[in-house]
Amino acid sequence: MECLMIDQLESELEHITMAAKEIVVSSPGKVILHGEHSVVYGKLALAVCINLRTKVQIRPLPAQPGNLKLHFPDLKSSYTFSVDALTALKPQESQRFRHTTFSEIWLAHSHLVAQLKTFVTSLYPHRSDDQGIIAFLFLLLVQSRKPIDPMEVTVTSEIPIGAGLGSSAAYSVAIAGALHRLNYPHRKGSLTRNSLLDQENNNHAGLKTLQTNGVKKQKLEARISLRPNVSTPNTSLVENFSSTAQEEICQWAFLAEKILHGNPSGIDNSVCTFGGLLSYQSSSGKTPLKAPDNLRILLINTRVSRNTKALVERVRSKVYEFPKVTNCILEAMDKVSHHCLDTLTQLRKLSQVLVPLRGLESGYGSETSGSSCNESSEDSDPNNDDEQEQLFRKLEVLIDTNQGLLSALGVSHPTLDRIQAIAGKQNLHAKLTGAGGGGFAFALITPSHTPKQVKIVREEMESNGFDCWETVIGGAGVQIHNAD
Ligand SMILES: Nc1ncnc2c1ncn2[C@@H]1O[C@H](COP(=O)(O)OP(=O)(O)O)[C@@H](O)[C@H]1O
Ligand SMILES: C[C@@](O)(CCOP(=O)(O)O)CC(=O)O
Repeated sequence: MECLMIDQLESELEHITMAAKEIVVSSPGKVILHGEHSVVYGKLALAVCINLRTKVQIRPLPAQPGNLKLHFPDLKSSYTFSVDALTALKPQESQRFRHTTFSEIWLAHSHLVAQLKTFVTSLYPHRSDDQGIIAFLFLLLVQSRKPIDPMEVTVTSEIPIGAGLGSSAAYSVAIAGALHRLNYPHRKGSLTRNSLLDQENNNHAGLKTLQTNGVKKQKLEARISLRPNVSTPNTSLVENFSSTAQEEICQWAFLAEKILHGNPSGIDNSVCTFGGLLSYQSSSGKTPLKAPDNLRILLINTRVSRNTKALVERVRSKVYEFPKVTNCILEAMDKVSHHCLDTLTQLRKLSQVLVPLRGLESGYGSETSGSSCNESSEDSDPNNDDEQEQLFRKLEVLIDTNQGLLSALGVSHPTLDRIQAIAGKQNLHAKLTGAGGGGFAFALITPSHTPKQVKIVREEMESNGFDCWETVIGGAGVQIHNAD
């Protein structure tokens, strides 16, 4: 009882002091290395976040006329709702939500989804297929511990939408994070100073305009920088949420993903919240992992748009119709993920023994160089190199195997087969990532691939109409940008 009163007082105090403060929260996209689809059936999956992010900005608006405005420039859509109309839909008992589980919250309030659809469609009859707005309003009404204030919300993203890089999870996590900040402005996390130059050096990335599904976006294009990784005055302060807050955001984002997808496994919102590399299984949740230093991938965009929900449904129908056949496929996918996990763990141990960054020092990316990434290190142990090469070979076999299994499940696409063939000509191995049916593939770059091979693959992908660039994997999950 006393606890509840303190909570209420704290909430009111926060409400007063948060006035006129802008909130900016971002979340990364992701690549599923192995386990897409099978993870929906309880199998192990591995995912890593990438350096493309979705940003949510919340700005307070004047109390009159009391509107909530939402802008989704990537979707070319905007909404305006009266705060009073939304408040009328807000569940009364929201004060007690913190004390129940998230599945209870979902059970108690899933009917609100239908109410919100009716509400939004009555004002915007041509937007009935936009689940993103419903997910936002659901979180706003259910997550919030206090009255809804007039505000303007803008969502922008570097992640191609509907292509398998987790734009929906990044959206869900970023809105859940921004609303969490709005609810608990005084719960401080840890501050980090992100040096822009450091980021650039770490990322080896530059910005390039990318056209996806008719929407112009910025993509990070691989390029090499041999500048030393030094701190510069060109810095930005970011705040990481506390681990308790991260857990809460992940769960709220899962509910948003339910609205967007119907039956998400939980891997996407987990990796977009916590960042880095993780393994995930619905029975045990996430396990953070350390990525080997030399894990590098090329991202390839088929530019074929597809719908995650429809693909998950397609697999479900197949599983229902041919349970014995599909169980074997799902089981094999589980084994692929386990093998990949073991191999990455061994590579991680080995990469700490091997000379760090020698791949970069060898001039990777200096496009004329035809030397192997291994050649620069004169003092390396040939036994370690052999072991490393064998481990990378295993990763390649697992990629080919899983691409075959995903194809057998019916979620590949002719463009994905072409991508696999183009990569294969230079001995690179590629598979689809995410729900498939088009979207993105990734190809593994190993230390034995020469810069020239990678360059040829990139050029051939581009000349076939596929966007292709090396991405940076790992890094931060959900973050607050206007920390002070
Ligand atoms: N930048 C954004 N702005 C608004 N909504 C977004 C944005 N990014 C993602 N979404 C939401 O996520 C949906 C895409 O989900 P999905 O088809 O699963 O693609 P993905 O594979 O990229 O996650 C969009 O239709 C939209 O509702
Ligand atoms: C197919 C699936 O395994 C991943 C979907 O990823 P994406 O929405 O295509 O980025 C579904 C899920 O895990 O919920």
